[in-house]
Amino acid sequence: MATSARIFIDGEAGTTGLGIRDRLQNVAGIELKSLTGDKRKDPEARRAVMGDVDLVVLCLPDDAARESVALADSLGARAPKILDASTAFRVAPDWVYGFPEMARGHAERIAAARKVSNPGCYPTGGIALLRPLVDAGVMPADYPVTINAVSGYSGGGKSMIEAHDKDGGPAFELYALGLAHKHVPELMTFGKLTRRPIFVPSVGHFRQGMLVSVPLHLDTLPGKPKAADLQAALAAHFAGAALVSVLDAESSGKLEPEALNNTDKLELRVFANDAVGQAVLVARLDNLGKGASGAAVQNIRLMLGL
Ligand SMILES: NC(=O)C1=CN([C@@H]2O[C@H](COP(=O)(O)OP(=O)(O)OC[C@H]3O[C@@H](n4cnc5c(N)ncnc54)[C@H](OP(=O)(O)O)[C@@H]3O)[C@@H](O)[C@H]2O)C=CC1
Ligand SMILES: CC(=O)N[C@@H](CCC(=O)OP(=O)(O)O)C(=O)O
Repeated sequence: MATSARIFIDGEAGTTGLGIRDRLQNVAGIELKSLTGDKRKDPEARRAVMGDVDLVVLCLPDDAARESVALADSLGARAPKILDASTAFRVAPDWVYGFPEMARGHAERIAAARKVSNPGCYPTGGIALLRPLVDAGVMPADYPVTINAVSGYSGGGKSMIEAHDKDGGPAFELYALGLAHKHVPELMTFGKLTRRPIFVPSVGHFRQGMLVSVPLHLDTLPGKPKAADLQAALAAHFAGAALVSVLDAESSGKLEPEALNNTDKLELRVFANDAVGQAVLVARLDNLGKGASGAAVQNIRLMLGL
C-alpha cells in the first residue's frame, strides 16, 4: 500500500457520501480521489479511478452499487477493497457485514475482508439491542420480536430531504406497513433471529436522529428476567466499546431522537416496569452518524489499517 491510502467515494455528492467525505478530512494518511460533472456517473471513468485506489466506498442506490461492484471486480488483481453503504450486499455470503462492535472479533473480520457491507441505520440499533440477548441466552432465537423505529427524514436520502425541506412533508408517518422492509433480512441474519420480526419504521419531520425500540413481555422470556438482567447482558456485550454506551433509563420515561446528532455514538437503554413484567429496549443514534457515515469511517479505518 502507498504511503497514503487512496479512497474513491462513488456517490460522493449524496447524503452518506458527503458525510464520509467530511469525516475523512480529519483522518491522516488518506488521499481522496474524486470524479466531477458528467464523469460522476460514467462507468468507464469510475472503473478507471477504481483501478487507482486501495478502497472504494459505495454511497449509491442498490442498482448502481451492484454495477460498481461489477466494475471493481472486472479489475481482477487490481480490484480495490469495497465498502458498500447500500442494501445490495447486506446478506451476501461472500461479504462481511456489520459494525465493529457487533460481535467479539468482528473488528478483525472487517479488517481482513475485501468486501464489507455497512449496516442499515435501523439494523444498527436493532442488532445492537437483540444480538447480545440472543447470544447470552436471555432471548430465544425464535422469540416473536417487534421492532418499532422512528428516523429523521435524511434517512430517505436526497429525495426525501428535498421533499421535507421544500414542502414540509408529513409531521409523522408510519411506513413499510406491508411488513416487507428491506432491512428485515439483515435484522434476522445478524440479530440471530430465526423468527421473522415485525418491523414498523416511521419517519418524522426532523432532519436526522433515530430511535429503535423493542417492547418485551418479561414473563415470556426464559427464567423471567428482570430489567437489570437485560441491561447486564447488553453492558457485558459492549464493555470497552468507545462509541456504544449502555445507560440507565431516564427516570422521566422519555427519550427524544436528536440528542446524538452529528456524533457517531450509539446509546442503548432498558426502560422497564418490573412490577408489571414489561420492558422496552431502546437504541438512540444519528442515522447519518453511527447509522451510516460514522460507521462507514470506522470500517474504512479498519479496512485500511489506519
Ligand atoms: N441516508 C441514510 O441515513 C442512509 C443511507 N444508506 C444507504 O446509502 C446509500 C446512499 O444513500 P444516500 O446517501 O442517503 O442517498 P442520496 O440519494 O442522498 O445519494 C445518492 C448519490 O448517488 C448518486 N448516484 C445515483 N446513481 C448513480 C450512478 N449510477 N452512478 C454514480 N452516482 C450515482 C446520486 O447522484 P445525484 O446527486 O445526481 O442524485 C447521489 O449523489 C443508499 O444505498 C442508502 O440506502 C445507508 C444508511 C443510512
Ligand atoms: C427514513 C427512511 O426512508 N429510511 C430508509 C432507511 C435508511 C437506511 O438505513 O439506509 P439503507 O437503505 O442503506 O439501509 C428506509 O427506510 O428505506
